[in-house]
Amino acid sequence: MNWEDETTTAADARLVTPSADTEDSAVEAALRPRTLDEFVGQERVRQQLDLVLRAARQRGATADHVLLSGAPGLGKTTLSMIIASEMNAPIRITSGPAIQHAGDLAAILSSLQEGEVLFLDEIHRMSRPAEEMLYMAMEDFRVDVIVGKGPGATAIPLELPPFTLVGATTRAGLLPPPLRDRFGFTAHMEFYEPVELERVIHRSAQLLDVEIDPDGAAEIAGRSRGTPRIANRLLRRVRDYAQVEADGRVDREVAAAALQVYEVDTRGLDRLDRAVLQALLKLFGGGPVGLSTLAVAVGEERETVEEVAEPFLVREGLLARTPRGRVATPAAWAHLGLTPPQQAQGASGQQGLFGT
Ligand SMILES: Nc1ncnc2c1ncn2[C@@H]1O[C@H](COP(=O)(O)OP(=O)(O)OP(=O)(O)O)[C@@H](O)[C@H]1O
Repeated sequence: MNWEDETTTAADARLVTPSADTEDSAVEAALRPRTLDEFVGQERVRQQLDLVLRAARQRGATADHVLLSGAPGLGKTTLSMIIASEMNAPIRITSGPAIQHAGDLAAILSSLQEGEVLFLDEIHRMSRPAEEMLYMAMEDFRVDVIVGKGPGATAIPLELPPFTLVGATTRAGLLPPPLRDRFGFTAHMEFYEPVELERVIHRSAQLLDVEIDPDGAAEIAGRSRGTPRIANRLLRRVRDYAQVEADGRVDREVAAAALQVYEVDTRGLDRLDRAVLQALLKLFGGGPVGLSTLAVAVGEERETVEEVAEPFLVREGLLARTPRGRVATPAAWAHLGLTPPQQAQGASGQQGLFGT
């Protein structure tokens, strides 16, 4: 764990944040699917990966390098572990930010065993020199270790055993093309459908020894923002409620009551998301309104509104970012049970009314 992991921000403290918190890290190991068959959803990725791995096994070769891209909590770490276990290979886990110098990477690479899987999370955040060292390691299984400094420095080539790099990134577009091109297989992971999350929830409930009926699982799945990590986290909170306030069993009523206590609504919006929408609708008639003005209205930092609340609101089609500012969609009015005011429908008279 690095320092970055230990820093808890207001955004991380949310129940619906897709990044892992300390409790997640402790519980997730127990909930991770161990084989491709157990891995729920992502049908195409699973099918393609299955072919890649089976072919490599048949040839008795090390699997090609794999790039996994997708939002946090969709199962990239889980898939990397599955790749290792399907290849019957050990796995080493590190991350881009942990590799500050090329030497850090050289130390890891030179200690890999033949066939080992190296999982490099947040690969887009690696330093430039390390990235360049990785090009050669991926392609030729070789690194040049620089000994000495200045004009007397010499590069000593070091042979590496064949290994499989599994890179994970939330931003595939940020990877330099030479790095992207060196992956034999790239998988883009999508958000999960509610029915898939229901399967994740049933599976986790069984492992956690929680009794849950299909309606209870559906209620949690609908509020999980398409993300297994959030589904598992909400399940744990619902379990607490069921244990303390009910008879331990989770049905639709118990799940809904529990998630109301935690302020996660039927679409998975939490207090911050709703505060942003409410300000946009009630104070600014649905917009357009500038981001800074909106942030002041909800008493949050501009960055918090932009990076924490907005992406999900935009994805859900509740808010649009326009050159003139933030605008609520008809779905936002409907979700909060409000009627758009007359003048909001004529729009043009309101242009530029609220600052940027
Ligand atoms: N397809 C899936 N089926 C069942 N459980 C899943 C699936 N994908 C993810 N999970 C569960 O969700 C949790 C988070 O998954 P994981 O740590 O692999 O996500 P990630 O994409 O690596 O996230 P990050 O980018 O934050 O590292 C794990 O506990 C795992 O059990």
